[in-house]
Amino acid sequence: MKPFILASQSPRRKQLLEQAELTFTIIPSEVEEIVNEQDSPEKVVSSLAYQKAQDVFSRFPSEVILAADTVVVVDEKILGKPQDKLDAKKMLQRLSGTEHDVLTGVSLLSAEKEMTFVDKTRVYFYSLTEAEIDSYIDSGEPFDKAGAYGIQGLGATLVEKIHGDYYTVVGLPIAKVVRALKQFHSE
Ligand SMILES: Cc1cn([C@H]2C[C@H](O)[C@@H](COP(=O)(O)OP(=O)(O)OP(=O)(O)O)O2)c(=O)[nH]c1=O
Repeated sequence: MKPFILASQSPRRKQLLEQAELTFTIIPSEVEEIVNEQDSPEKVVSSLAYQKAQDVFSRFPSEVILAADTVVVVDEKILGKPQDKLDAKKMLQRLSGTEHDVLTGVSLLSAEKEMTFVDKTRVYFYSLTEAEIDSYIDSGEPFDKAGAYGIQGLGATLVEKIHGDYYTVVGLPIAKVVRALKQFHSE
């Protein structure tokens, strides 16, 4: 498959694309992520993925660019990355004992065409005690992750079950991405 640019600094996205044996280089986007509070969560993640792709595309207009964005949605409220310990605690308290959606938007962009889609996975959390939340925050894991947890790390111990693609929670629905790339290159 034709090489592309991954417009992301996320080590998880890099690792998943390597696992799929794809050829790519990494040039992270530098956009300040602009969110319109009135938009639906689907619109927000697709627009953020598109903004990131567009930013790198403007610097490399002859390349194919892949970008993504992940958010957690609970009771229609979007949770991004926590700002600090208190913010992480509020997010984890909100997720404790209930279910939420993780949405990942993916954007593919080239001079010829563009393709953007959103994938959604439902995640069910166990009820967490305050001590569990505090010790999870002390692990440092929540801070670069939407919703203040990482299902692929220690955060695995907080999750009772999921419905949907595990990789969408980690930040890139890899099977759908591979299929989208094939379609993108064939049309
Ligand atoms: C819910 C959840 C999120 N995450 C991560 C995926 C994303 O990397 C991150 C959400 O932030 P994003 O803004 O989607 O991505 P990023 O800032 O890491 O990278 P870039 O903008 O350069 O592409 O949260 C996990 O790793 N595990 C999880 O279980």
